[in-house]
Amino acid sequence: MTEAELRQEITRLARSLFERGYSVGSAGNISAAVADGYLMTPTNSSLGHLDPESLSKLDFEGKHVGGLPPSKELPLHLAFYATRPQCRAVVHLHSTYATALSCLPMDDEDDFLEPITPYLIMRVGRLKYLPYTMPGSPLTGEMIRGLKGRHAAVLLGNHGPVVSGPDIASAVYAAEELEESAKLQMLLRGQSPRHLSTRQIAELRARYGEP
Ligand SMILES: O=C(CO)COP(=O)(O)O
Ligand SMILES: [Zn+2]
Repeated sequence: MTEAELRQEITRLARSLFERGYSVGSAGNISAAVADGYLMTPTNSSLGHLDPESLSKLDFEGKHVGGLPPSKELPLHLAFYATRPQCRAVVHLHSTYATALSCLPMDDEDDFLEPITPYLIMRVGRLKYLPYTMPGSPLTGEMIRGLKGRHAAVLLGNHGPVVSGPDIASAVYAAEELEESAKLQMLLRGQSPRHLSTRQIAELRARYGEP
């Protein structure tokens, strides 16, 4: 995909997320790798109304080299690129159910969502909970660097999910899958849902790998 095509693709997918209620107002941000750096949604922009030409452009060090000023969550996005060589896109949302879960106590900080459906295992993997930091805090990026690339997706406490992927469409689909899984988990709260077994999970990871 050329950079011009990727600009169109980011704009199209962001609008689709916005129109389906995955982000409201100017919440959330998206980035994707290009040949000479990264494209990113500008700070305070609505995912529903991006202009492909004015997306922020950063070099590999994160220096702003074109377009509008980048999202304040740039350090968090750079942390995924730095620690996961396969990462080519990052999506951060305040999607309702995942954000609701991010405000609740958890059983397992390293694997936050209950393993109830195969696509959660296949597309999202083990969701890591990270304690609350202020939006835009460099601490968030430092915490993600500390994970050393072990998680494709994290849930920022009292804030929302961040998902990385090998391309922009995969990252967006994984963010949607995460939100759907969070919704199911909320619907099933207190009902002791049947979990996939250790063997079923191992079989999925052997067949599809870990995100
Ligand atoms: O979701 C957000 C902060 O966490 C939105 O911030 P930006 O508008 O700077 O991208
Ligand atoms: Zn946010």
